[in-house]
Amino acid sequence: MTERYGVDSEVGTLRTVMLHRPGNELRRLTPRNNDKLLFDGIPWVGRAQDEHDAFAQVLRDRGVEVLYLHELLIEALGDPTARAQAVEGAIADLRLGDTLRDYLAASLTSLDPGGLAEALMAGVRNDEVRAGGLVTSLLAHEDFLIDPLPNLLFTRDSSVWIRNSVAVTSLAMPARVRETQLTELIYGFHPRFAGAGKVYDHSLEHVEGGDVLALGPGVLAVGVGERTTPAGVERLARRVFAQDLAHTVLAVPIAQQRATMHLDTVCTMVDVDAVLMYPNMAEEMRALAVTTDGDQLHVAEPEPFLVAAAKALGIDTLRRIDTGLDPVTAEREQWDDGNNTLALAPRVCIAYERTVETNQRLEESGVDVIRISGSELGSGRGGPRCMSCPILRDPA
Ligand SMILES: NC(=O)NCCC[C@H](N)C(=O)O
Repeated sequence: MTERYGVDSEVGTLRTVMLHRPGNELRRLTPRNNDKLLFDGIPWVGRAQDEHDAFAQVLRDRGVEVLYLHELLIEALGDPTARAQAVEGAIADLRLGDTLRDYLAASLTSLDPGGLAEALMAGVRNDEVRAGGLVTSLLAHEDFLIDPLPNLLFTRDSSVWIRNSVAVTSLAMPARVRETQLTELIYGFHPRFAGAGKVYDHSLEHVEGGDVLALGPGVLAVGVGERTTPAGVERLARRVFAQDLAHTVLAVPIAQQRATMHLDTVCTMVDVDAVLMYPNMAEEMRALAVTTDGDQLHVAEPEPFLVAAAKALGIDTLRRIDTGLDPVTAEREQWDDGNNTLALAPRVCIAYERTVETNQRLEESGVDVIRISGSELGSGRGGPRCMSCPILRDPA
């Protein structure tokens, strides 16, 4: 049977990817809630959709199968058990109280899969229901009963494939926690994924997909910072070792701040033996190699990231593509996701057009850069890698 999922590297030819075309959940962003919802501005939604469609087209033009999260979700919700699980997850919030919860349970249950998916993604506002009762009277009109999920756009974070097992992640920020209820439904109920292994779930210690890099077969690098916690990387290591999905997990501490929220904001692979790294951090990046004897975890002393990674990969050198940018340009382009490239194959990647200098240096190093525009998409602080969840890549 032809494989339908499986990823063992960052750069093997990309065959299938899951994206999320931004929808009504972005229309919920206002100047009062955008910080809490982790957007740096209020995107022009129509233009963001155009930019996203162009991104998807670039992928299709390269022969990549593009799956959309919302379509997979609707198909998964064809299963009555999935619908019941979806409703239960959406109404668990303690803000609701019993009357409102019962009302929402009944109204969500009456929706068809498309309507239910829309409510789960775009959320439900207090003034959109006629629930009656104390809680609804006391809440403001514009309060959300079910929060919108504008960060669904960043499909990288809410699930990650490690070989032929999928890790539904455990998201750290309150605004994103419910996203994994949706990825859990997709991987639990969509027939396409029926035989897939499961290696992680949302109830475990925090791990976000943007922190997980498959450096090569059997070697993961996991950023530990604002999102993935030390306990998260330990748990993930135990899980991948138990399923024999990796032999080494490199724990990579990164600064706990928004600019470097995930490892993939500062470091992405562009070839089997080359990484693009944010120059202002490249020198000091360290890694602790975690291995196992089948029973205990072994944690090595911290080493420079590139040294630890090359050792784990069994190669002489992992090349750092040196963008040679001055620190201010580097900082500006890192903020605009210049280091967040998506590899389509070795030495071919997608990047935002606005990170002009980083792209130029990548090309000078022999990497083909396919530029996409992201003036609106970028307001959520994520680039091409963040906006894509590879489901099938050719073996590296
Ligand atoms: N892997 C990534 O870096 N994803 C970008 C996530 C952006 C989103 N607004 C967030 O703050 O979580």
